[in-house]
Amino acid sequence: MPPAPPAEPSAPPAHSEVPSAAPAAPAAAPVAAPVPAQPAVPAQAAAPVPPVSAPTQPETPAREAVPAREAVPAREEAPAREAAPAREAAPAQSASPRTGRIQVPVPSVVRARERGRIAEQNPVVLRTEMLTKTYGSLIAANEVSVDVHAGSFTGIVGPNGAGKTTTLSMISGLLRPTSGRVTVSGVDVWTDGPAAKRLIGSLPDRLRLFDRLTGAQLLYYSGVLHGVDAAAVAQRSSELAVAFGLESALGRLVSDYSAGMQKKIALACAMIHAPEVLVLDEPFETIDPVSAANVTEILEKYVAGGGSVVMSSHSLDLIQRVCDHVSIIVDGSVIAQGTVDAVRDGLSLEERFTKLTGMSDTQKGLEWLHGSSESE
Ligand SMILES: Nc1ncnc2c1ncn2[C@@H]1O[C@H](COP(=O)(O)OP(=O)(O)OP(=O)(O)O)[C@@H](O)[C@H]1O
Repeated sequence: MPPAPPAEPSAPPAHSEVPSAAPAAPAAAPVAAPVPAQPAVPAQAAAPVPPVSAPTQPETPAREAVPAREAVPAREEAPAREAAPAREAAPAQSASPRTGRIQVPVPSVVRARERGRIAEQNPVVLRTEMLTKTYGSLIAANEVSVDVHAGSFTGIVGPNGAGKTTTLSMISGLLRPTSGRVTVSGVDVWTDGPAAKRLIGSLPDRLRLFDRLTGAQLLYYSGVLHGVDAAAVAQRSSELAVAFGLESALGRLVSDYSAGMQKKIALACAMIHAPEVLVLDEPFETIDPVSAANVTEILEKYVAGGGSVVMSSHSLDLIQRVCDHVSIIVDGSVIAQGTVDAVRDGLSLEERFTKLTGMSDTQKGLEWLHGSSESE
């Protein structure tokens, strides 16, 4: 049995360091480069945050409406970090003399825009390269390439069935890709799973918790199975319980938790080993508004401390407010990505999403259901 939680919990956990060993892969893709670009375009032309679509072509249909994707730097060309030596020179990080790990100088509360700009100077901690998953003839994820920097908060959005869960599951090591590669701090998720999973905290879709355990037990096993010693697990469990408002529920069976409480305990379990990257599939689904604000604050502190969050959500307002980077996936392919400001290009993210996906047309029809005489 896990030890009882300490009586005096303190502040929520903060991820204060990222590994200095996070290497930049040789063929680093610029964060704002969503698709393979035309080789004729120089790397610097669009760096660092090119618009995702040309503002001069607002009327073009969704898929065709992303010509600027082709105007952004190619993967084969100079990586953004190399194309911007000033960034390299900036004293963005300093190594801790105690741990040798990089201290990321991101303030605890910053606007997402500022955070995104700062984060792009940090090492890439999560990289997917041409990540693909097929089911027979169905391409659920199609050559998805995403770079996530330390200290950044990235949203993955897309219509139902777009491939968000498929992509996040492959990143988390839960779903084997058909092809492509995922690395976390240089560790290949699919060739060195155990090492990678110590660096990743995962909140999967369709929670399948060991719900005959109490919340305290679930946290305990999540911690020790990730290699955290029991004393630290007890301390962290206590702090996480306070942070998520679950103190009084820790002794109860998880099966008796509400859906929102289950989501919160699962999120706490994903964080207990202080991972480098949190991969969260719809973390705010079923969570009440007050708790959502609380969870947002916890995640922002985690990111401010150098951790990275990749999360899917259907709430474009939330993504615009909280995230500094966003990738829009449609039919398995990334059709736009970059900083939130670059992607939305002067529109709200929801307006941009609607334009890019052409989803505004889906309301046509159903007049028979609305009682309209137009269909008669
Ligand atoms: N095990 C499976 N077998 C066959 N097809 C699958 C399987 N899992 C997912 N798919 C298909 O892959 C596509 C992408 O599914 P995915 O769950 O990744 O979408 P999503 O973007 O997360 O959708 P939602 O927003 O509805 O959660 C869908 O067409 C889905 O039907």
